[in-house]
Amino acid sequence: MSRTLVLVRHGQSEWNLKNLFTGWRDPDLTEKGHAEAKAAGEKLKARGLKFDIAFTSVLQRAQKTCQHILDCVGQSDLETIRDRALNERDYGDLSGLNKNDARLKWGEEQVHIWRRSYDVPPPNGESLKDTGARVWPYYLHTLQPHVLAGGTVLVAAHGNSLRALIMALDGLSGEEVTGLELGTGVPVIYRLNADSTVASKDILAD
Ligand SMILES: O=C(O)[C@@H](CO)OP(=O)(O)O
Repeated sequence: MSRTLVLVRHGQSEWNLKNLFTGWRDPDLTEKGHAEAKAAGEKLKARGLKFDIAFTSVLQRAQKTCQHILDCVGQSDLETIRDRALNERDYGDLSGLNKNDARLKWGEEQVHIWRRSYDVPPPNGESLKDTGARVWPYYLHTLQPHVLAGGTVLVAAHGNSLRALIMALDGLSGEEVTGLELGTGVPVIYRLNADSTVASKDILAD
């Protein structure tokens, strides 16, 4: 029984590089981002991982990361489900703005609250709590059954959609999740117990 869940934040995107709020906008990966995604795939291959199914968002930076990983592990044609439930949090009116310009306009503290607080949404966007309200039910009803059936499941998604998922898996409080940061292209491997609790967590950082 594998009961393995692998979470990977996409590689660096063009807008990560330009330091822009991205949210539901759809920039491509940079060269570095492609390399990070391939490196994630190589790390998973080195662990001998083979997947039963993959899940990603409807945004190309996550989809391309997912495909790089599947190519690396020799499963290019694996069934892959794309769903907006796994999209990055919607950054609302901040989408497309430079993060440093936003700090100059609204102040360091306000921008940090919008980026990392649990329940304060950016203007016309989603808080992490709002994001979790779509990610967690999707996990419970669609992803988790594959894991509990003994499968090995790949999820290639986004910084904040994965923060929301990890918050629930790790049982973090709204306070604790403010300090949770995910690196681009860093795989996080969870193994679950039969009762769906977390048996182990392994972060494949460099
Ligand atoms: O812009 C975004 O969509 C996210 C992820 O890149 O940014 P942040 O880390 O500020 O939440």
